[in-house]
Amino acid sequence: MYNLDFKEDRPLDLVGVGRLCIDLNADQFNRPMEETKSFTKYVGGSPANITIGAARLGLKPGFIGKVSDDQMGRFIVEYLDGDNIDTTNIAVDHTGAVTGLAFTEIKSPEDCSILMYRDNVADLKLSTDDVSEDYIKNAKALHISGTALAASPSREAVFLALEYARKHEVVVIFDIDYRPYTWNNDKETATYYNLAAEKCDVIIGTRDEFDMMEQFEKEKKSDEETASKWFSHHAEIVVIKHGAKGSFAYTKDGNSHTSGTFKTKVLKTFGAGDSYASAFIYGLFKQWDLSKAMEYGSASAAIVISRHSCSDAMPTTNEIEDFMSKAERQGIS
Ligand SMILES: Nc1ncnc2c1ncn2[C@@H]1O[C@H](COP(=O)(O)OP(=O)(O)O)[C@@H](O)[C@H]1O
Ligand SMILES: O=C(O)C[C@@H](O)[C@H](O)C(=O)COP(=O)(O)O
Repeated sequence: MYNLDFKEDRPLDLVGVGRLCIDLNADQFNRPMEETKSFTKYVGGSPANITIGAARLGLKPGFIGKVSDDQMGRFIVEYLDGDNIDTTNIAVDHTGAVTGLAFTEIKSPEDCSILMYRDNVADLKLSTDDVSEDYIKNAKALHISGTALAASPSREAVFLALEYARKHEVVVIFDIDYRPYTWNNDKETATYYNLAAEKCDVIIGTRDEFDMMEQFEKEKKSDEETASKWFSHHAEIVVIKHGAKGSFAYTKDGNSHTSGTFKTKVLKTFGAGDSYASAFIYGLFKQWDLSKAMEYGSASAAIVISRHSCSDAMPTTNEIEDFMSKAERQGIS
């Protein structure tokens, strides 16, 4: 098992920190974006998606972020309000910054990519002035997206949130969420990722994302070696996702767990990680065995990649359990 001490008397379950953006998903898919004529607008941003997913599963989330002072910013806040997410700590930028856009290209179910417009985005204008110690100490857990470390002042805001979380014994969940378009160079990226990951209780990422973080090591690490490295810091749980092959999770007590996937009609592959994370985190709050939490995450991911959006598509517990009762399981491969 694992040792995560969620303080049950706190009103907020999971507070997300980082990117609040817009996904513009191609309406005409199975073709290159050059041939796309229209897009559908959804709330996006990995931490936003995970927070929305947690709300859909019945957790009480909050968010620390910054939005643009325009229709897109208002659309995002209103959407989160509609999902009963506490938005009192979402600041509004007044410097003219804009909302990040993620244009998604669906060439085929297996060949999807994201074109991100991230110049002068409001989410990276989040500053230490926007991070409330009182807000964080009223949370059971903080969920941080690595991309929020990509530039100042957001970077410093994240490290302050981490300090407050450690001070008030808030469980910290770190989703590596590496997006190359946002960083200057690999060494800078790994430096900041390591400084943050060393303070976190749960670290979730793909194999490639851990390899990026561990690039200063003498040689590439196995999943077990990666887990051991992060247990030597603050981690209690390390989850390593391997796409359609499944996922592996390790706990500090030396146990490991694997999860296969569920057969699904894949429309697009992005959204898998965010939906997996939100349902997995839900399982942690329920104090489930890791294998069950991973299976829940895998089911949520299978549902979301069969749908057009990420945020809108985040399922409820009823949807996940109905899906699990009917879907074909695929072992770890
Ligand atoms: N093609 C697929 N079919 C079914 N499940 C999938 C598929 N791709 C990913 N998943 C599920 O989603 C999880 C996260 O996907 P992954 O691609 O590893 O993360 P990310 O989206 O962050 O890159 C996987 O561990 C798996 O459970
Ligand atoms: O995180 C972003 O800015 C883009 C997301 O909103 C988008 O839905 C996406 O890429 C989801 O990615 P994944 O769940 O990590 O596959």
